[in-house]
Amino acid sequence: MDRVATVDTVKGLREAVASWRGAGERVALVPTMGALHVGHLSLVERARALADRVVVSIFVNPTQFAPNEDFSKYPRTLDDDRAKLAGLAELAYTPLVEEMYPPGFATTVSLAGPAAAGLEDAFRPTHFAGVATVVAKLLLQALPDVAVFGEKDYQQLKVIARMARDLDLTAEIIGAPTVREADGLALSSRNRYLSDEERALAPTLHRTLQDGAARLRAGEDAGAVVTAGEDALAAAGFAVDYLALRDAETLAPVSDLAAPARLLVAARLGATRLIDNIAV
Ligand SMILES: Nc1ncnc2c1ncn2[C@@H]1O[C@H](COP(=O)(O)OP(=O)(O)OP(=O)(O)O)[C@@H](O)[C@H]1O
Ligand SMILES: CC(C)(CO)[C@@H](O)C(=O)[O-]
Ligand code: BAL
Repeated sequence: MDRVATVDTVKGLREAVASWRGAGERVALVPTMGALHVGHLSLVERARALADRVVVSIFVNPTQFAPNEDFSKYPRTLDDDRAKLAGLAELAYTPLVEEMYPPGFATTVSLAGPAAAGLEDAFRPTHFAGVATVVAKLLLQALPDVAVFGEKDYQQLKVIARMARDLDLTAEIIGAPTVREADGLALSSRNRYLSDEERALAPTLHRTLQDGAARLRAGEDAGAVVTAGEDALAAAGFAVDYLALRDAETLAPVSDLAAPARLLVAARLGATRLIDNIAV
């Protein structure tokens, strides 16, 4: 089976990108942690439409996982991933941890402001510093014209867009829509952790968001909608971390639809934590 060409050093990545740039070509980067699914491939397709050359990074970034999280059991399927990318991307960038974080590494991007406050940050307080640091490094290593991220990780997308503006990173940050299973469950590498019983319950997450968005659009009070959604999720067997209405751009808390808003959720089914969101 064909495999996408792969480099695992900053030097190799820079050489490939420099040769494309020298030929006047536009370059797109799609950062991932691997275990690629159709959601990731939709980002690659979007990147393909925006650039001549597409680089997909595959790196399970240790600094965005807390010690109690699933870093060691996170799926690693590099050979499969390289096969999936054959013919879709020009290059996979697969650095080892020592390439990204050599001995003595001591710099972290720290975040302030509404995009990084609350929601995921309340439950994973070290997460976005790890994400922002590794994404800043990837953007500086590859120097792409555009970088594509999924709306499934909506807060992550907004944190990265803010960081890129604040640090004058030159890549344009593009968000792409969430790809779902037929029953509405957002594709995620972590769905494979679900038991059959949990998998059958999981689409309730998206249905609750759809129902909440419909009620909000119908003029129902945001507090009542959130409480009803939390109750519906708890009744279906979820432990809810948050269900919250936020400004779609800044992610500041809102209680009405005066400006475009986003309803975001994180909830656990057994040991698996799922996130999702919907435009309101
Ligand atoms: N269902 C999806 N539709 C569109 N983009 C997605 C989807 N799932 C993930 N992405 C995007 O793919 C990129 C890489 O994400 P990542 O490798 O973490 O995959 P994941 O499936 O979200 O895994 P997990 O959340 O379990 O870590 C991110 O920009 C993420 O938002
Ligand atoms: C953006 C990212 C690749 C950074 O490690 C990761 O958080 C992800 O897969 O969403
Ligand atoms: N998809 C975001 C990466 C993470 O959960 O660590």
